[in-house]
Amino acid sequence: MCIPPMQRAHQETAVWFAVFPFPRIGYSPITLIARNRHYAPSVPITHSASFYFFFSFFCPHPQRSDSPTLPCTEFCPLKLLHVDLQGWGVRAGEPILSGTFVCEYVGEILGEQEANNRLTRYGRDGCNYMFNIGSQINDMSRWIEGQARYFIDASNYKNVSRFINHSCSPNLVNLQVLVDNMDCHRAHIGLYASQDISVGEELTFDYRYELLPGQGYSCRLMFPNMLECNAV
Ligand SMILES: C[S@@+](CC[C@H](N)C(=O)[O-])C[C@H]1O[C@@H](n2cnc3c(N)ncnc32)[C@H](O)[C@@H]1O
Repeated sequence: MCIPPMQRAHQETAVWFAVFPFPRIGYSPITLIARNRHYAPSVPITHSASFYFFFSFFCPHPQRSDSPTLPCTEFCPLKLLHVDLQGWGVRAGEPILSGTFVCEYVGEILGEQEANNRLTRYGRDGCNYMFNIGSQINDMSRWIEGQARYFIDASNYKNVSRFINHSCSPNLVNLQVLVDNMDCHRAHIGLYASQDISVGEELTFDYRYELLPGQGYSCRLMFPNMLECNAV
């Protein structure tokens, strides 16, 4: 069973996601559209301005009264910034309390084969936006043995979550949240604050749970072959 079993409180509850320009910096306005239940800008982000991302997420309610309730927030202001060596990164636009829902990792859901094909195409050592659910077993210790893996590829989605960098001492933790049904293969990935986060602090989560020795991400260092991700 995925943790914790959740369902959307009200199917009709619209997800509201808007972007406001950071004052004093030139920007191209971004409008956001719903695409496959995911929310993405209708135009690529091609500029280097900073933005505040304000968004809300449907608040998942426990399916049973004995299920744990995940905390959830109405608006979580985030700021997209260019971080030295790591390309884009996300900072807190205001203090975020431990346990607060921050954002969902949104993208296309892929099986292992398609994910591998794409990773080969993107270049495994370069910048990519692939979230490997099966590799998150340390956090999601209830991952079922033998359960088919799936991946979330955020390459074609401009949701702010894909700009969150990796750290070995992260301030976010990712949880599987079941929303529309009880199929673990359709779990949403919610990123939650694992500690109190101050304004301006960079948000990070740990990408590297299931790595072979010698593979994976450095904690804060540039990868040898890292290509800066273009936010397009
Ligand atoms: C999900 S994206 C994160 C946003 C990315 N920085 C960008 O500019 O779009 C993942 C990619 O960011 C880079 N990255 C993330 N965390 C990093 C770190 N701690 N050190 C170096 N590069 C990192 C890597 O290129 C990685 O493939």
